[in-house]
Amino acid sequence: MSADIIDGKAYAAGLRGKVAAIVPGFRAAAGRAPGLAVVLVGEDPASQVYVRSKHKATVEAGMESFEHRLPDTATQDELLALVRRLNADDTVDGILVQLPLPGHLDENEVISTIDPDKDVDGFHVVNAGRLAVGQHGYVPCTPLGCLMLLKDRLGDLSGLNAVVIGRSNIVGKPMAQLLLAESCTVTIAHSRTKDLADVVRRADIVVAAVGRPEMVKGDWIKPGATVIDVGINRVPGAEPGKTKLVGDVAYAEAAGVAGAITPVPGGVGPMTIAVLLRNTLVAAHRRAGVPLAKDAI
Ligand SMILES: Nc1nc(=O)c2c([nH]1)NC[C@@H]1CN(c3ccc(C(=O)N[C@@H](CCC(=O)O)C(=O)O)cc3)C=[N+]21
Repeated sequence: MSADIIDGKAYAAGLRGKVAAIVPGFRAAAGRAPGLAVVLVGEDPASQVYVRSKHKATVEAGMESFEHRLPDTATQDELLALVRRLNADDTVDGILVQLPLPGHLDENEVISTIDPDKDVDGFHVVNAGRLAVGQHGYVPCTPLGCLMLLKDRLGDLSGLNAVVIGRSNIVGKPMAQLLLAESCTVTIAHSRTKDLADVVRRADIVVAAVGRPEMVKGDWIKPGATVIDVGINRVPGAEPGKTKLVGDVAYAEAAGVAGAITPVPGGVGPMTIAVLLRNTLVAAHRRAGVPLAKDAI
């Protein structure tokens, strides 16, 4: 093992601390706390865990957390009515509808109904468009968290070869946009990419976001490269009946070659929630007309 371990958990704790330090000034200026509304439809156990940790982190940062739970029998109209109510509620700065939704609900229509200026997930097409053309908006939390870790590690990214594996709207595409905006030479690879190993071997930066356990092998990694592993895959553990989390990168192999690598867990995952708080804080300032210094957060 030669790679430095990028401690996303520690970086995320620092970011949450920065958010918490800015909240009192906002409260004083606006006369209220920043507010995040989280909507959970159904009883999916993994989603319940995520929603609980978002709630805890929001409250710990001094912000208001509004939780809305709908049964998995909820109709599209009921969900849209709730989103519209949250759009109209001035105490709500950010709205997050936990995905995936139960199969009978139309995610696209739900996301399109969220006010883009409250879309702290950055999933609305207006925010995807703003990112693509370089306007201020909201950037999806996971890729923005990855970019923060990369800039913290490498400083200026300009001219570096970056390969993003995965083309989802939530991670791959916005990650590529962010790296392009940092003047990287960006390749988006995916399940149909030919000679993926050779493509990855040219990369100074590898962001793996495909959702396949340990798919990226150690001998694909250019020596000294920075590897960001977005994958969170639950696989059978050493003991029968137990499970463990692994990323999309074969960690032990890659850590022998890379310059730096994020672990799973404790890498990108904790950044997602910290950036959600950061986006909510930014939304609160913009909506209330309270200035926030550009480099404050
Ligand atoms: N509208 C919406 N926005 C989201 O941002 C969103 C979502 N829906 N649906 C589900 C995914 C997943 N997600 C994670 C958040 C934190 C960790 C996290 O903190 N992971 C820890 C612990 C993992 C564990 O122990 O289970 C880690 O990687 O170290 C992971 C995954 C946000 N998501």
